[in-house]
Parts: sequence; structure tokens; C-alpha cells
Amino acid sequence: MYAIETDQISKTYASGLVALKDVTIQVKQGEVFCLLGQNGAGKSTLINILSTFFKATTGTVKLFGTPLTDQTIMALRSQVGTVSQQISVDTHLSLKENMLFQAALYDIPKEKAGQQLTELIDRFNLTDYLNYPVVSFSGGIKRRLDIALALMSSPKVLFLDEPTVGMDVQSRQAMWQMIQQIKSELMTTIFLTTHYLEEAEQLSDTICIMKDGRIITQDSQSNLKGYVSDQLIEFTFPTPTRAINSFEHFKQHFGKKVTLNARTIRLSKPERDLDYYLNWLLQEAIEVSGINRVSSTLEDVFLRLITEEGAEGDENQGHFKTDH
Ligand SMILES: Nc1ncnc2c1ncn2[C@@H]1O[C@H](COP(=O)(O)OP(=O)(O)OP(=O)(O)O)[C@@H](O)[C@H]1O
Repeated sequence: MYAIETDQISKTYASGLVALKDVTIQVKQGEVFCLLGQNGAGKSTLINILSTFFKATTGTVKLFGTPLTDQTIMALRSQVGTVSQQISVDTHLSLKENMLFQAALYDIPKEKAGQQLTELIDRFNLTDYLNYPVVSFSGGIKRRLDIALALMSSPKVLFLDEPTVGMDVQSRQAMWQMIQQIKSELMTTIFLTTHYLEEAEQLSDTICIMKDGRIITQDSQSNLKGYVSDQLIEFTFPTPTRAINSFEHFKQHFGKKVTLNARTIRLSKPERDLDYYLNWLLQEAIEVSGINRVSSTLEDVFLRLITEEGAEGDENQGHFKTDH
């Protein structure tokens, strides 16, 4: 049984905008499932539907095997914890007051609420923040407190919408540690969205990439990386502008096998040795500051899939569930 299973869900907003088209996903129990996509891809819309706050226009959603319907929605909502991009802790109250208030909302008996509070505070080292108004803490701490609050009801699945957006490196690492602990110690299924590929790489078991309301692919990290062959050739330019100016030239010669990122252009599945590419650069009078063989990263996969929607031909069909 999956924690979350959808079958061809679509969402059309009242404005007529189609935000999701035939989205079919499966999230395993206890895993970290990471949803990646550019702005406007439909990530928040999907989270809102899966966390029971929006209704899909068509298609079905099952949470822990139970179809989400008007009859089951309240019971299922109590199994879900949601941390949205807007902080939901009351910043004028202390963490303790927030947690006890949350417990009352979920009808958790006082004694059990006290135990749960102590356990969460100890587990996530939040003692320092327990008794002061939340408003006095930094943005990074507030988000961790928000997650602790969502855990008061012991949800079976936790939705985190861009949990580290705008955080500095230290706060981001503290958040990653908390997410890893929630997975390994509380066994909670975690569904998160992020714009940071490094975050997806650090945390996720399964990665799902969306574009324009559709799922492009859903697979394990290692399978995804295998999609762009193990080795790539990376051309480094003296400046990002020089890379941009040369990119069209590369595309004309190598087609969809090239991706542009800052001041580098990467060529996947190179068929020739480095000398061949060096000669080509000389012939075409393209000046680079370096040329190297490198291993593919999640970023290569993401950029490639987003630009070409995974339409590389039959050779990749074994690796991917494409949905387009
Ligand atoms: N309440 C709404 N009414 C109408 N259109 C909406 C509504 N909410 C979102 N949209 C539109 O639906 C599309 C998907 O938006 P959504 O917020 O789900 O994307 P996202 O991937 O979460 O983006 P971001 O990364 O910027 O948060 C966008 O075109 C957005 O403008």
C-alpha cells in the first residue's frame, strides 16, 4: 500500500487556468518524495490537493489506501501535517503555547499532549525556543518550530512546501537534519517541494519532476542520474555571457545533448574523445577556459528534462515512467 497514490488528477481553477493535467504519482510509505519544478509548474496546487485542502477537478487521490472523498476527508486530514510557505505558528505566542493550542485543536488529551511536546522538543533540540514568543527568533528557527508544531498531531505524512526557501547555509543544514530525523526516527512519509536541486539530492528517495502541470518523470535518484550517461563533457567559459553566446552554436552542432548552466555548457553522451572536441572548438573559433570529463549531477538531469521533456527516444524508456 502506498502512502499517497493519485490516478490522473487534473485541476482547473475558477479562472479557467489548467494547473494540473493527468497527474499520476505513487509515494511509498516512509520515503522522502521530492517534487521539483520551475515556478508555476503546479507544485503547490498538487500539495494542496494531496493534503486535502483543494479538490481535484478530475481523477482520484488515495491516502494510505483510502480514497479521498467527502466522507473520508476529515479522517484523512487528521493524518496529514502541512507546513506551507507561510509560517503558521502564532508568532506572539511561545512555542509551548503554540504546541498546546495545536494539541487542543486535534483533541489530544492534556497528558498525552505534554508527553508529545517534551518528546519533540528533546528530539529536535528546541528547548531554547520553548518559552519565548516565536517572533523573537530568526526565519530559519521559525520554520523549524512550524514543523515541530505540525508534528504535534503525529501525522503519517508531512507536506513541506519549499522548507528552506530563503535560508542561509547553516539554517538549511539544520533543517535538512530535522527532515532526515523525522524520516528515520518518526518514520513519517515526507512529501516536499523545492527549487534547490542540492536539497533534493541530499534528502530524497524518489524525485518527481513537473513541468506545466504535467509529470515529466518520477523515479529514484540513482535511476534519474543514469538517464544522463555517467560521463559528460563540460566546457567552461571565461564568463556566463560567453557561454550564452556560444550556446546556439553548440545546439546547432550537438542538438539536444547540450545544456547551459551559468558559465558552463555540458554535452551528454559524448561519442568522441576530448581531442575531437578540442579540434572542433578550434575550427569553430570558440574560446573556452576549460574542457573536462565530469560525472552527471541531478542538475544535468533536471535541466535536460525540463528543456526537452525527456523526449530522447526509446533508449530511455526502461528508466523512466514518462507521462506526456
Ligand atoms: N488560486 C488560483 N487561481 C488561479 N490560478 C492559480 C491559483 N493558484 C495557482 N494558480 C496558477 O496555477 C499555476 C500553478 O501554480 P502553483 O502555485 O501550483 O505552481 P508552483 O509550481 O507551486 O509555483 P511556485 O514554485 O512559484 O510556488 C500557475 O500558473 C499559477 O498562476
